[in-house]
Amino acid sequence: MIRLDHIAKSFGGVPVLEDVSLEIVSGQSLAILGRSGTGKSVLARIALGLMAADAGQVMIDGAPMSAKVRRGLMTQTGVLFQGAALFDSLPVWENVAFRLRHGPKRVRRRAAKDAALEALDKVGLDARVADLLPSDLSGGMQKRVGLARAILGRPRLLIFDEPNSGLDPVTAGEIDALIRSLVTDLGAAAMTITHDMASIRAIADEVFLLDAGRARWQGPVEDLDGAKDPLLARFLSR
Ligand SMILES: Nc1ncnc2c1ncn2[C@@H]1O[C@H](COP(=O)(O)OP(=O)(O)OP(=O)(O)O)[C@@H](O)[C@H]1O
Repeated sequence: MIRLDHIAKSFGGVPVLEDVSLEIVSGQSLAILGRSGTGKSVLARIALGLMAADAGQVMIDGAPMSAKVRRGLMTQTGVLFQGAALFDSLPVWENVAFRLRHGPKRVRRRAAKDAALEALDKVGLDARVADLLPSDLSGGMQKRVGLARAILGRPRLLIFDEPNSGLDPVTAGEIDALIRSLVTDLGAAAMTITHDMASIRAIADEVFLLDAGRARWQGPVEDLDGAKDPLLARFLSR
């Protein structure tokens, strides 16, 4: 579904990504692991076409990224950023249906609300939550709302940037399990940025350890424990 070939990106002459190649096929869940500031979010933005790479290419369904490909990708992508990034002044259902109400193809209020209720149901929230404001909800419920917004319209690509930040371990585990089941249900390609090894084991099929602008270790999640890489070992021992 998405392939990154030899991506490089610098800021002010300082290289962040030097040579990154990866591929996520539909139905596959890839976790990007790496120390703070290694360029994981930059990589996600380049994958989405929100930031241009200095070198290398992003391919979507075999076609190189272009303005047209990016527009198509936007309608088929669900994103959950750090924090749930909800609009405080809008009720939950309008947050979930935001894309339908404000996108290029506007959907009527009733239909948008129905779509929001269906997405909320998929993330385990009942209709009573729909008319509340985000500030009325717990952190875990807010993440669920963010997930409902991400899966609305059955996207083919899902990007999660630290979906568990700020949650207690039990709630984080519930969100991980939910993410895994949503990705499987949608058959989407998923990229999750996280530092959390428990999360990686729950969510990922494949793991990509980014360090010094390159893949330091890359492989199936089952191979993590046998891996000899010292940096990976430090993540695993946390
Ligand atoms: N638009 C930008 N302009 C200048 N520098 C940037 C920009 N975006 C990112 N950077 C720099 O690129 C580096 C990588 O940032 P990025 O946010 O991708 O790291 P990260 O791995 O996601 O970190 P964290 O785990 O802390 O979220 C940082 O040094 C950051 O300051």
